[in-house]
Amino acid sequence: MSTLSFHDVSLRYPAREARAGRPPLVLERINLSVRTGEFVVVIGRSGSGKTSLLNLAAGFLAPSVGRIAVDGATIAGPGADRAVVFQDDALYPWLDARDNIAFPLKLRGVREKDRRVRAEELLDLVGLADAGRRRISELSGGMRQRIGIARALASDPRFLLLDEPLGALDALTRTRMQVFLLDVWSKSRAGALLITHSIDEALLLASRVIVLSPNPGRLAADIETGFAAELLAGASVNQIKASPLFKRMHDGLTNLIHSISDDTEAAA
Ligand SMILES: Nc1ncnc2c1ncn2[C@@H]1O[C@H](COP(=O)(O)OP(=O)(O)OP(=O)(O)O)[C@@H](O)[C@H]1O
Repeated sequence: MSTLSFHDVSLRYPAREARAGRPPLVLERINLSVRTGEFVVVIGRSGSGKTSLLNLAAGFLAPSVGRIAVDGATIAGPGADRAVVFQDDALYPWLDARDNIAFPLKLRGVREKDRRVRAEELLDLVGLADAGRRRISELSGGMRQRIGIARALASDPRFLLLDEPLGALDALTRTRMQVFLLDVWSKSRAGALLITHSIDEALLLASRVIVLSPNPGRLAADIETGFAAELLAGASVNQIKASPLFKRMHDGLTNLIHSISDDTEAAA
């Protein structure tokens, strides 16, 4: 088992201009860990620092205070142990679907034949076994996101970092992709850290839901949920959403997110 952990992490972005004064604190004293086999979803109001948190975990940003570690070793930047999937699929349009998936393996010097075999396996896993030779422009948004997720899995990362990966999809495709994502993740045995604006999505996918309060971003709640396990066991999204417990937790999270005021509002 591996653990990705935040230890007392605070973040201020550097001031753009020397005379602009001290920039605001974006995240304050975040202590959080994600274990392999766990699906952690971060939710919070716009501007509460969700994407900043994910970019710290990816190593795209460095904390101003504190440290981020994998199995106790402080991360110094991005690494193959943490793969990122963005809302915009960020695929390479000049490569076909299979070569997009194989690309991270090429960077790591994996032999052509082995890359092809692994890419075919992943195409199969994401239900696109016949689409390997198709150009990215010929694929639907949902298919492109499947390819993006397959590409992230290509190097067997210990952690999948997902920044609103389903945010650009229409409602029906999004629901289908939530079930798909959960299924693919459960087979990967990676740890997942997913950012979303959708309370439904958080409750359906998470083993734990983290709520961030805004200005500065702090951990306001860390809630264990079991709906994802029900989905994986074969329950339908509609059945789960119709359950009284789901509705209660949905209402509770909605109220919590609306009730936490930020320091700026409190001072106004
Ligand atoms: N590169 C940057 N430089 C300076 N400030 C930034 C930068 N990126 C984000 N911020 C600020 O940090 C705060 C948190 O932004 P972030 O994008 O992490 O929040 P978020 O919760 O993901 O928002 P949203 O839900 O709207 O995507 C905001 O006040 C934002 O203006």
